Amino acid sequence: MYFGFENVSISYGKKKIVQDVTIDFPKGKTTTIIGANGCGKTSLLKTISRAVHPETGKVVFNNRPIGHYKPKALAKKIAYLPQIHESPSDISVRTLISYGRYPYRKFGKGLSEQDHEIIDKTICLTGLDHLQDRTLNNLSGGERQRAWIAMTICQEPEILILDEPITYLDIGYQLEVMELIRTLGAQLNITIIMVLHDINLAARYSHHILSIKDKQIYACGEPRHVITEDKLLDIFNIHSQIHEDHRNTCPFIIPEKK
Ligand SMILES: Nc1ncnc2c1ncn2[C@@H]1O[C@H](COP(=O)(O)OP(=O)(O)OP(=O)(O)O)[C@@H](O)[C@H]1O
Repeated sequence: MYFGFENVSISYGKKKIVQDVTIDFPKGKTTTIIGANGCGKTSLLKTISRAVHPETGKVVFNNRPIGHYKPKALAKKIAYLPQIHESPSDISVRTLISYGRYPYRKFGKGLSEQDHEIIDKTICLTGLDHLQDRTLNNLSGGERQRAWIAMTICQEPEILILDEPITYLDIGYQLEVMELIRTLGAQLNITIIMVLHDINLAARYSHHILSIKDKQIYACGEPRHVITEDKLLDIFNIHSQIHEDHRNTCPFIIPEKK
């Protein structure tokens, strides 16, 4: 297995959240996890950052359980941006991005010349040149999210985990952040796994969609395989029309009623 879950079950106390989830995420592709509120999407992602420990099963990277890797070695491979991320808001964009170099820093040493080069490259790649000296609290939500994503890119990960990266953003910034994620994924050949609530953006920006229902994987595959009237009825209990977005060659939905 390249990267994924092997028979992962998660419980909080006696409450079972997911049971026996197995998936090998396709390398170099973007997979979006969808499902109703509370179905366990964030809990699954948290097993990757080890904030949640599976009751049974394991998260696997390159055929080894992630628990077998040293934290810094793993952080060079997998970057994780949680849903809620707080930092001292008086730091600059550049400083935030430099935190991505943490796994590469030697004990007691500052940033190396190579670290600075990678920070510069990341700033350029994520279009943050003009904002790099601004403090985070002076940025709009969309600009701030761009800075956080840049921090994860500065980690030079093979795998990027994003939990609801566009929540609280207006439609313009949602598109901007989704475009950034797509460009970074393609240019850097990163395997991206994210959670989104917007089905249309998920269909448009993902190679694969994974849906969770009743504690298990309900459907997984290309967007047009998962985004169907029957499946959306099962997953979200909604009736919907499905149309073809010819320009973006993906399905799009018009929700009708619950
Ligand atoms: N630390 C915790 N202790 C107990 N229960 C928890 C804990 N974290 C999450 N839960 C519960 O587990 C269930 C799954 O939560 P989770 O956040 O993984 O769902 P989700 O699919 O990401 O939801 P949403 O779409 O609303 O963000 C919910 O019922 C939630 O209340």
